[in-house]
Amino acid sequence: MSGRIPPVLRPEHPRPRPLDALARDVSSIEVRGEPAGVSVTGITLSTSDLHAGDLYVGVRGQHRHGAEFAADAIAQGAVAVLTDEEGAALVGAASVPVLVVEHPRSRLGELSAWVYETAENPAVLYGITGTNGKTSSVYLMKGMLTQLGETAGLTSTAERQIGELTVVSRLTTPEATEMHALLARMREAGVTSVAVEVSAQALSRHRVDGIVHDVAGFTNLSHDHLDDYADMEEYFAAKLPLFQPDRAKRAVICLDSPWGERVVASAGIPTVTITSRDDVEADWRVVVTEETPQYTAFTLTATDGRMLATSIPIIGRHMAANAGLVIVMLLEGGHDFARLSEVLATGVEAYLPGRTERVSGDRGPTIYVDFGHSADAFENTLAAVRRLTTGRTIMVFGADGDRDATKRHEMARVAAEGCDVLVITDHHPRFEDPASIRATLLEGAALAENQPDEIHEVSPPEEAIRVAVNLAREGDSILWAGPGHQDYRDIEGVRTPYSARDEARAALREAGWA
Ligand SMILES: CC(=O)N[C@H]1[C@@H](OP(=O)(O)OP(=O)(O)OC[C@H]2O[C@@H](n3ccc(=O)[nH]c3=O)[C@H](O)[C@@H]2O)O[C@H](CO)[C@@H](O)[C@@H]1O[C@H](C)C(=O)N[C@@H](C)C(=O)N[C@H](CCC(=O)O)C(=O)O
Ligand SMILES: Nc1ncnc2c1ncn2[C@@H]1O[C@H](COP(=O)(O)OP(=O)(O)OP(=O)(O)O)[C@@H](O)[C@H]1O
Repeated sequence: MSGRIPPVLRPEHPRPRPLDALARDVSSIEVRGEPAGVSVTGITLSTSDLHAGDLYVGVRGQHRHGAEFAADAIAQGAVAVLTDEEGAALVGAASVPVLVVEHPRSRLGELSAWVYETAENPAVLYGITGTNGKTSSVYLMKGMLTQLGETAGLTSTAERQIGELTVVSRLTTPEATEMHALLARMREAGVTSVAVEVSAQALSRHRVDGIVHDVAGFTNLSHDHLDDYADMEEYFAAKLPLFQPDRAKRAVICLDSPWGERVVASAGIPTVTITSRDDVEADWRVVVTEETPQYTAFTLTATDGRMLATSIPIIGRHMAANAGLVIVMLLEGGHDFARLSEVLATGVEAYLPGRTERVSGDRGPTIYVDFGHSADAFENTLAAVRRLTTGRTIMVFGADGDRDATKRHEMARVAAEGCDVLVITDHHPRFEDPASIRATLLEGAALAENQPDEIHEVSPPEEAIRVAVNLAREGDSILWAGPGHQDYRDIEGVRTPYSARDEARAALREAGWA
C-alpha cells in the first residue's frame, strides 16, 4: 500500500528505560550483545514509524519478515532489535543488541507496556467490539464523556482522538506498540477515560494485549470478515477473549443479535445485558420514541424501573441501540445514573464522521454518506432512511475488493430489497477487477424478492452519485454506503485521495441544488 500514511501518536516525553532491565522484567528473552548503558524510549514494528531510541521489533508478516528491515531500523536510530530465531539469522551480526524471543508478536503487548509503563493506567478504559456499531459507539461515548466534564480519548477506524487533538487512523485497532504509545500520550494529556474500538483482528493478532478494560461492550455480530476467519463460529470465537478477566473487568452485552446471548454464556466476567428489540428480555431496554432527520430520541429503562430519556444527533434505531449500550457501559464504569440522566436530558452531543452523515442542504434530495459494508448495516441504515423519506430511497454502493467476497450477494440482495432505485458502483477495488465485483453485486441484487424500480450499474463512483442525484427529486433520499469518513480510494494498492462527502456535495451543486 502506498500513498499518504497517517502519523502515529506517541508520548512527547517518554522516560528512558534501561535495556538491561528488560531481560530482568520480561521473561524468556535471550539477549545477544551488550545491553548495559542502552536506553529505550519507544518501540515499533515498522521502519516507517521508527524514532531514534526505539526498540525495533521484527515479526514475520504475511509478506516479509520484519527482521529483513533491521539494518534500515538501526540506520534510523533503533537502539536494539527484538525478533525470533528466524529473524536473528536474518539480522546476522549487528551493531546493537539483538533480543530473541519465541513468537514476538504475542509478546508485543507486554513489551510495549514495559517501554511506555502503561501497566498501571490511570484512565478508565472502555473497549467495544462487535461487527457493526463500534466506531459509532466510541464517538457517542466520547461525546457523552465530554458532556460529563471528562477529558476523553478515543481510538477508532476513523480517528485517534485525545481531547481536541485528532489524527486519522490506519488500522481500526492499532498494533500493540502504537496502542500503548497512544495510552502513554493520553496519560500525558490528562485523559480520564478512553473509548477503544476493538476489532476481531486486533484480538486475534495480539493488538490489545497488556490492556485490561474496565468495561467491555458487545454490539452485535453478523456476516463479515470471512476472508480472515473460516466461518461465523471462528469469527465469533475471535471476539470472545475480550470478555475474559485478562482483558476486561466487566461487560455490557447487547442482545439484539442472537450472538449476544452466547457472549453472555461464555464470558468469564460479570455481565449486564441490553436490547432494543421488544421480543428479547434484558437488564436494560432501549425504546425509540421519535425519529426525525435531525435526531433520534429514545428512553433507556432498567428492569428495576430506572429510566432516562435522551436523543442522539443521528438517524436510526440501531444508533439508539449503540447509544444505550454506551450509557450502560458508563454506568458500569462508575458514572452516577442521576447525573447521567440530567446531563443527557438535552441530548447527546457527538459528531459521527461518515456514519449516515447528512451531507445535503435544505433544498433537493437528502444524501447520507455511510460506512456500511455488510448486509446487516445496509438493512438497518436503509430502514432508517426509508422511515424518514417521503419520496424514493436511492441506494448507491460498491463492495470492497480483496475483502470477504462471500458477503457480496447478500449485501446486494438486502440493498435491492430495501430501496426503490439501486445504483451499483465501485468502492476500493484494490487488486480486483471492479467490473467483476459489480457483476457479482448485480447477481446478488437479482436474488431480491421485491425488486427495486430501477437498477443501474455505473462506474466510477463519482459518476454513480451524479446519476443518483440526477434521478432524484425533492423528497427523495440517497444513501451512499461504503466510503463513510474515508479520504481515499485504494486502487491497485495506491491510496488515491477521494472524498465521497465532497463528491456528493459537488453532484448536488452541479444538479442545481446548491
Ligand atoms: C493482515 C494484517 O493484519 N496485516 C498487518 C501486518 O501486515 P503484514 O503481515 O502484511 O506485514 P509485512 O508487509 O509482511 O511486513 C512484516 C513486518 O515488516 C515491517 N516492515 C515492512 C516493510 C518495511 O519497509 N519496513 C518494515 O518495518 C512491517 O511493519 C511488519 O511489521 O502488519 C502491518 C504492520 O503492523 C499491518 O499494517 C497490517 O495490517 C493490514 C494493513 C490490514 O489491512 N489489516 C486488516 C486485516 C485489519 O487488521 N483489519 C482490522 C479490522 C478492520 C474492521 O473492523 O473492518 C483492523 O483492526 O484494522
Ligand atoms: N448497531 C448497529 N447495527 C447494525 N448496523 C449498524 C449498527 N451501528 C452502525 N451500523 C451500520 O454499520 C456501519 C458501520 O458502523 P460503525 O463504523 O459504527 O461500525 P464498526 O463496527 O466500527 O465497523 P468497522 O469495524 O467496519 O469500522 C454504519 O455506517 C451503519 O451503516
